[in-house]
Amino acid sequence: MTASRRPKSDALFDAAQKIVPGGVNSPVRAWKAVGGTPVHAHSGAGCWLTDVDGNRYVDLVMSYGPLILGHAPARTTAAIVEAAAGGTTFGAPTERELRLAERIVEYVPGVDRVRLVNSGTEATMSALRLARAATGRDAFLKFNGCYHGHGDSFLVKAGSGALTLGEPDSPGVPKALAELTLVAEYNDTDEVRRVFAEHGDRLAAVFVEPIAGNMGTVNPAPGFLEALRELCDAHGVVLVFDEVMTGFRVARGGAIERLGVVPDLVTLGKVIGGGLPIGAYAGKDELMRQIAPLGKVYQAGTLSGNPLATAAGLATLEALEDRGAYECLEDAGAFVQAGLEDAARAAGVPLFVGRCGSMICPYFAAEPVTRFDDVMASDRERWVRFFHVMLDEGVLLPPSPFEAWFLSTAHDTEALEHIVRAGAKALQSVA
Ligand SMILES: Cc1ncc(COP(=O)(O)O)c(C=O)c1O
Ligand SMILES: N[C@H](C=O)CCC(=O)O
Repeated sequence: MTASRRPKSDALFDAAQKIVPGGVNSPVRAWKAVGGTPVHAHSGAGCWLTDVDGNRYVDLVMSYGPLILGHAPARTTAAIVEAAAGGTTFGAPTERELRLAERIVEYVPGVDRVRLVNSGTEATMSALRLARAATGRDAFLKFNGCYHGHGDSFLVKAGSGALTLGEPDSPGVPKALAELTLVAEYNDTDEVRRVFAEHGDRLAAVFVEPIAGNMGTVNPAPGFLEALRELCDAHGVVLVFDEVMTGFRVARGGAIERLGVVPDLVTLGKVIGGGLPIGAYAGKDELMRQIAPLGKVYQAGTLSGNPLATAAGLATLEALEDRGAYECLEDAGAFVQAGLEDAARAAGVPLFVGRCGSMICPYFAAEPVTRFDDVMASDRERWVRFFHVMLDEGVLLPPSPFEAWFLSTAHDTEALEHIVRAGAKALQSVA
């Protein structure tokens, strides 16, 4: 028997499993889809993650998206330290909350007002409540394989960890509530038209990940988002873009800027907190003014607008104002995509690489992956073998074929070449 390369991770995981469900605080971290012991992180610097056993990896998990500048960027760390020294929470408004909200209003098209919360889940739950209140309707439409956090109404045909575990519909969600969640296929405009023809007048909202990042990386088909906009307008339905993952990542103004379709509400998280817990929902004045205390739709939070999270978020958004940040992210994504595609051709392995900017996901599939069925039809067993070779080669991937890989501005040429070299070796070995 060969000795484990990660004895400390093994020991920590054994101990954690005795007192923490599955040994983890978020299911996708448990490596159920790939097998083995999850790498336990010790520290991160730039694009590198060092585990508790001292192994180093080029990190492509990047905390599932928030770390757009890499681990522990100096400016963000300094901002967090400074904020912490001045008090970690007040229960009173602070200037940083305003400054962060101003940036969101400035950069995200269609946003007049912003409410900060503590996670993406809170953002989507609150946006749904607002849409229901504004329309006086209860049902809403989401898409198969999209993930909008773990609020009850959204755990129906959900992506991400729920899909990884094969449980896209969670027990514990009241049947009466789940019945209000209608589901259509992402990128199937005809099906959406049929749903609207039958149910359009009882829908409060359509929730969509404009670029689906919780079943890998699936771009919207031409006209799909435009059709959602048109149908929502025709039926008085609130269109919500869930940009928790894509906001300030695929462009400064997120998918809205990149794709040019403006929703009524947008949910944000991840990047806007610079690696600390945050979320936000935002949108048109006529909707957002219905939130308490301006309006009657209640939503609150002891730690909302937290000084550390807003300091980290502001420092991150400021760094992203540096010229060239988004070009750098785009180039990094294109480099990895081209490298993997070339290597797959050389290895004779069918590979389709889904990508939007610095979000990327290779599927073992001969045809383009544009829908949930294509994702499920890809060769996931081969993907698992690929994952383990990448790990042995010092590249840490998200432990699921349904999670996007995230690049950051800290992924330099050395790291990008390392990823492509490891990818070529892994593709040869799964050929
Ligand atoms: C698109 C999307 N929406 C919502 C969420 C929920 O965010 P959080 O995990 O911060 O609750 C996530 C990620 O988890 C996400 O990717
Ligand atoms: N895909 C999820 C969010 O984007 C992964 C994060 C998690 O649920 O732990």
